[in-house]
Amino acid sequence: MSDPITDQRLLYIHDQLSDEDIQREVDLYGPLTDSVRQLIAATLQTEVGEPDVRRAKALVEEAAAILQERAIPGPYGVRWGASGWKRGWGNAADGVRNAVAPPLTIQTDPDGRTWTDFHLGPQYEGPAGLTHGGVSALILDQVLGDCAVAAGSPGMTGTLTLRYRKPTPLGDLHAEARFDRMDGVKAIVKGHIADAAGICVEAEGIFILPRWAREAAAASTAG
Ligand SMILES: CCCCCCCC(=O)SCCNC(=O)CCNC(=O)[C@H](O)C(C)(C)COP(=O)(O)OP(=O)(O)OC[C@H]1O[C@@H](n2cnc3c(N)ncnc32)[C@H](O)[C@@H]1OP(=O)(O)O
Repeated sequence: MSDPITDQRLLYIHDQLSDEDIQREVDLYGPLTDSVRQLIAATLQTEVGEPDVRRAKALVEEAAAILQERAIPGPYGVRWGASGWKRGWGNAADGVRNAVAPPLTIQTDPDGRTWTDFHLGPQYEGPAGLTHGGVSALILDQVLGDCAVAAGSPGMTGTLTLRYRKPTPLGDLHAEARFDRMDGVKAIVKGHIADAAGICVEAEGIFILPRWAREAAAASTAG
């Protein structure tokens, strides 16, 4: 029987790709992902006639068949190149090769504030015309998680607590996070999503490096 922790560890891959090769992949797959993102919005918004819908469907299936001719069998995982360039390209919030990702470009200021300005299109709708609450959670999970990484305390999300203060529109939004404190092995991070008029969703996250990773880190320090 497969063990989820072993499965997860196998998906952290050091493939030693050079920066030049990684940049070539960014330049190749980034625009493909953007095109698929446009396709997702167009699929939702189109009002063309039935023949055009059927023609578009056939073209999409042809494109999928081309891409599937040679493909990895499962998740992308997290990969590192020779220089340490990290590629979490399957990540649902900011993966370079994931058209489901809004995408987010997350930045960290020298004072540790982690933030992103981003745009949510119609495919992220929950209540009519508004952002789906689960999408807000996805974004805050990522921004708070990256903030924990920037603070030197990376971890899996143990608990994410949200307070939806006012409806979050679609369109241009801002999210940010600040490291709050350590509580033993738990990193506590706080943040929010805001529109131009102010805070829509507040969040507090508890990030914990899994026990197996803590033990591996302790063993490598001791060794
Ligand atoms: C680049 C990174 C950005 C990442 C952004 C995206 C992040 C994600 O989406 S991660 C995916 C969602 N999260 C998960 O799937 C996590 C699933 N859970 C787990 O893997 C584990 O339960 C994990 C890692 C949270 C804790 O496991 P483990 O390290 O074995 O915990 P354990 O040693 O028992 O407990 C350590 C401490 O944490 C506390 N704790 C354990 N679980 C939780 C929890 N879920 N919430 C809060 N505290 C917890 C314990 O009480 C203990 O506290 P104390 O030291 O004060 O006694």
